Amino acid sequence: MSVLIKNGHVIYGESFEVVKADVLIEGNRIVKVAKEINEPADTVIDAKGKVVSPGFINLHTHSPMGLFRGLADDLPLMDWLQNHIWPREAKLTREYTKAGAYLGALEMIKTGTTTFLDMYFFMDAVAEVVAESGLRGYLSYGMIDLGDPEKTEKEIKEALRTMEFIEKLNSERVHFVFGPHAPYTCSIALLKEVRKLANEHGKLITIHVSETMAEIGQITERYGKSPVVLLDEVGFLGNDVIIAHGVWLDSRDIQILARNGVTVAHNPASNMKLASGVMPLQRLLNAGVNVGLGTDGAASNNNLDMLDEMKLAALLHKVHNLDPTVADAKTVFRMATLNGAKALRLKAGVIKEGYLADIVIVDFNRPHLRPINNVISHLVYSASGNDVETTIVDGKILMLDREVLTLDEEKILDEAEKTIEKLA
Ligand SMILES: CSC[C@H]1O[C@@H](n2cnc3c(O)ncnc32)[C@H](O)[C@@H]1O
Ligand SMILES: [Zn+2]
Repeated sequence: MSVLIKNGHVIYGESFEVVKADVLIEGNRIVKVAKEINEPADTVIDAKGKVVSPGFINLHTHSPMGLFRGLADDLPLMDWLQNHIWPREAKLTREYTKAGAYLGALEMIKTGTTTFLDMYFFMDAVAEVVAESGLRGYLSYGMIDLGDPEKTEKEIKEALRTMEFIEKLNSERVHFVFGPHAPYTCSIALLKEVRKLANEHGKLITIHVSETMAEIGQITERYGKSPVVLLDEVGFLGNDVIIAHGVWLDSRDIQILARNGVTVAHNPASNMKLASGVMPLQRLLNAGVNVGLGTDGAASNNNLDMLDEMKLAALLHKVHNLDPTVADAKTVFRMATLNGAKALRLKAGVIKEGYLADIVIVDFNRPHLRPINNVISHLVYSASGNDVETTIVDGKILMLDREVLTLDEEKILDEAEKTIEKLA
């Protein structure tokens, strides 16, 4: 199958230079970007007045959590988790989680996310949704053992079962990732086993680290060191590790992350909403740490819109540093695209010949996006996910002119309502 996108403002290459060009997709790859392409294609899309952008890579989320959107707002993390979210999650079944995953997938397609890194329960069900939706998903079963050796064994077993399930799907778009939840919910034994298994199976690892001051207090009290020092000392860190949050990092932690080639997934909306703190973006980037962007779950955000997230990231770091030059639009755009791809070892996040055809078309024929003085600026500061018109993943059109082609939108919205009624 081939797709030809004509007449768009194309954000081209690693430098994100904007050029008026056509883009030809064959199979799952971008094969040509040129001023004018007149080759025949199965589908031709006219992108006049529109922007052709790399799809967004959500580097940290819990896709089914949209079910809990708005049910527990305005709380700090530990209270939110322990008293509101975990009791609800204890009632989740595979069926309910799948309904949440459909809702998350639909929201992501409609707001221009093409790839996401997920951590949740019933990830075999989430994997089925990803396969059906056409999205690219990196899926981790979230392991929590709370220091109980019996639970450690059970959690590892479930992770391996999920891995086997995902491998049997045999999809280039659906990947398994190891996901120990956090240093405060996982034993050292579990973390060491995860490291060993990730090496054995060649899988990535994702984990929440240094999100709140309360976590730093807990880990320092338990182990006498920071979460990052702890993870380093047990041999957990490596360039296959993506830590979510990394809000409370001192200079030593940052050096350790840089030395180990760890990626940090920044979640500004969640960090602001739960009042967790401000991630030291400038210091991480200056140290050479790869920083991507995530939304976290929709119960702490409260959406999965990566365009919103870019704006929040840019504004947060400007006001925090009292310096408007910090987190400029291109830096934030790179975090939401190329940096995420690098972390996932994916040839994506860029529109260029040979790259995966994960592309979104954003309709700039709207007053808040005119005149087209600066495409990247408009995407970061003026646009929202609702402006995304077409979403293409792996060369396949998942949404065309805002109509989602792979999922039944009405049914998903209906099922989400029914599921939360059953859960109440
Ligand atoms: C064990 S599956 C994932 C687990 O993580 C919970 N969660 C959602 N958001 C956060 C966050 O910001 N910090 C820590 N944990 C979070 C989610 O509710 C699941 O229980
Ligand atoms: Zn999270």
